[in-house]
Amino acid sequence: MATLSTPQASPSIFGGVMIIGGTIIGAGMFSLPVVMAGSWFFWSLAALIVTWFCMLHSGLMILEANLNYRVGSSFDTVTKDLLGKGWNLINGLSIAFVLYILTYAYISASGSVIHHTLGEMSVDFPARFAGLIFAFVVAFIVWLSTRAVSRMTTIVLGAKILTFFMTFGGLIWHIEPATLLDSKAINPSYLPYLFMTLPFCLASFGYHGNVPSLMKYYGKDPQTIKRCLLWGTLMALALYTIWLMGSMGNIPRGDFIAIADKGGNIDVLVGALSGVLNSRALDLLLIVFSNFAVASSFLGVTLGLFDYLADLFKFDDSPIGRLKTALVTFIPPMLGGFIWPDGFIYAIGFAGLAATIWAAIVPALLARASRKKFGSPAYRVWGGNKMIVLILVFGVGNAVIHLLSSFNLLPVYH
Ligand SMILES: N[C@@H](Cc1ccccc1)C(=O)O
Repeated sequence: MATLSTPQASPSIFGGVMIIGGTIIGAGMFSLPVVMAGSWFFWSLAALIVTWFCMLHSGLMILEANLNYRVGSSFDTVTKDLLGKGWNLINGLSIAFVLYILTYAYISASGSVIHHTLGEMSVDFPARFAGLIFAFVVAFIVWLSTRAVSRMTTIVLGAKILTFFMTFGGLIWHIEPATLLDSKAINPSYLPYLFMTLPFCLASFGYHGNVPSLMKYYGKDPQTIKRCLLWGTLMALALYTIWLMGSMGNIPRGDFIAIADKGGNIDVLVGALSGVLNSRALDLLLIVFSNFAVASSFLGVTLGLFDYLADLFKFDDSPIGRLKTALVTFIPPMLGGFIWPDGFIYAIGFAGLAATIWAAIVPALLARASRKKFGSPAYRVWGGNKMIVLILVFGVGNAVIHLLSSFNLLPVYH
């Protein structure tokens, strides 16, 4: 009834949920089963749930701070005002780094996925050019408008979810409980391998560049945006859980060692899964699914980068202004993708480390500063100081873990 009497103030939450869900569920998930082989299913699930909780709340903290500023202001404006120039520089560098390197990663991933797909149809198309053409299409959509991105993301994400369930619906029936529970192992140890999975979980739950984009889309409507974040992140958590069951319930724990040794790339994992599937149709579905998975985060991430750069360089929203922003957004990663088409996994790893700064640490500091300065009148994340401390510990912990594992100081399953 309420919907009948309220004037249609802002677009429905559906588009926003799709922007968030589409950004989160992306290429990052292809790294999860590989890096989680050591800690295996239950511990990994626990890591995913903890990460989901922290990343949802850090996103809400960005919203809390952002609401005190004009619609269209992004991290640059908010961080500079609340935390000062030094933090703003660190934050800006880490955002630009993550979004650029992800855009590069997606160009390289889409290039290889398209190359692989066309290869299945006996067409030999160089991955470099496939990535380049794909990037042009995405650039055009992002240039058009946020609404265009949301529409496209809805279609792509719809296709992704459909092919996901068709593929993993098939996989789920194949799940061997003995494989999923690793019940043949004698005295297995899982816990030591838990920590190194956390930065990958963090990267896979990243979407935070899109919170200011949502405020641009909905206006200052904290309740609607909050629901978009909640449902978008929950959708990701559900899909990741099924994805872990589908992959770990079919590929035995020991087999992941060989997959990791081959670089753990999308193609290798998809290849290993098609090996157990033994079905041409499921094999194709898996390939189609990986195309859509890459495409939807590509759209979401570049929208975040686009809005961030527009705010940073003060480019306006006219077609020419948007063209300038599009050039700054796409030219550097396109060049990277053209020169080094194969850096996908490497790039995702670095994205995880840098993302903890602006997706966890800085949001917690922003919320604290915003409460001090404005009292956060429009909206305040629950949990008070305890929640802020929790997110800080989570963020700093992730950075420490990533550094330790880069120096080979954490146990690796092999
Ligand atoms: N979550 C995205 C990666 C990402 C990280 C940080 C911000 C935005 C997106 C993926 O899985 O591909």
